[in-house]
Amino acid sequence: MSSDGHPPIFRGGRRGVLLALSSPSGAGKTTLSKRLLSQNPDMVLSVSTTTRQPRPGEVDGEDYNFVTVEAFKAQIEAGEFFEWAEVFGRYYGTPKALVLNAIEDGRDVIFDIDWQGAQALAAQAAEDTVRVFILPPSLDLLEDRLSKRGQDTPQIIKDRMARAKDEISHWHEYDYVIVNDDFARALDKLNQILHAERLKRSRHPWLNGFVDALMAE
Ligand SMILES: Nc1ncnc2c1ncn2[C@@H]1O[C@H](COP(=O)(O)OP(=O)(O)OP(=O)(O)O)[C@@H](O)[C@H]1O
Ligand SMILES: Nc1nc2c(ncn2[C@@H]2O[C@H](COP(=O)(O)O)[C@@H](O)[C@H]2O)c(=O)[nH]1
Repeated sequence: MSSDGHPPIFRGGRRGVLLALSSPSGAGKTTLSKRLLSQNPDMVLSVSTTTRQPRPGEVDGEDYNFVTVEAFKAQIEAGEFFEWAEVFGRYYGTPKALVLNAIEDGRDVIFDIDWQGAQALAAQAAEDTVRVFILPPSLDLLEDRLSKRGQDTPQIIKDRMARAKDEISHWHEYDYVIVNDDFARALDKLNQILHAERLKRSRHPWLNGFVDALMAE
């Protein structure tokens, strides 16, 4: 630790942004995350581990680490998750190593996690975490998006719609809320949040020494 209490080295000279996106299923956080990542190549995705089945086109290790319930429980026992939760009857967890390395290296990370995961992240990495909640324009449009995505059975869509209001009820725990009506506008707002958060004074511990030197002139 340096004298100002911060770890001494951050990549790029600043603390990273841990950007947690939550929403009811189908509001668009995965699509927004992927586009934000493509526009910000220095940012990385926290690839979660899950016991749910892959959807068509999902790649193991890229979209999720797909594991059995036994393997997931073994990872819980081994303390390998930063946080984990049961969502829609399946297990989902954030691997610990990526989060700890990101904090150490000052790297920006995006998390696609539910309200439980966002709460855990904010509790354990309060200084670095920024929480963004994505709202659909209406529940009818939410269901329409889940149907048009064409990757879930009618029963799964029904179950997810039944949980939508429960997830939405946590909206006020978030730092920012974006209504994902027009996709380009929602993406622009997400970019603005990321760029403003990168500039926050608290993410630039080098300023302490810089200002000390200015004052000593
Ligand atoms: N602004 C938008 N207008 C219309 N369709 C959208 C918009 N944003 C996303 N979509 C579409 O809605 C569907 C659901 O989006 P996405 O998979 O990103 O949701 P999600 O919040 O990640 O859902 P889940 O939690 O189930 O993974 C996708 O087919 C996506 O292309
Ligand atoms: N608490 C966590 N929630 C997670 C994690 N990874 C994903 N999720 C959330 O689960 C639901 C369902 O996701 P889906 O891909 O099956 O549609 C969604 O709300 C995700 O945000 C995690 O590691 N921890």
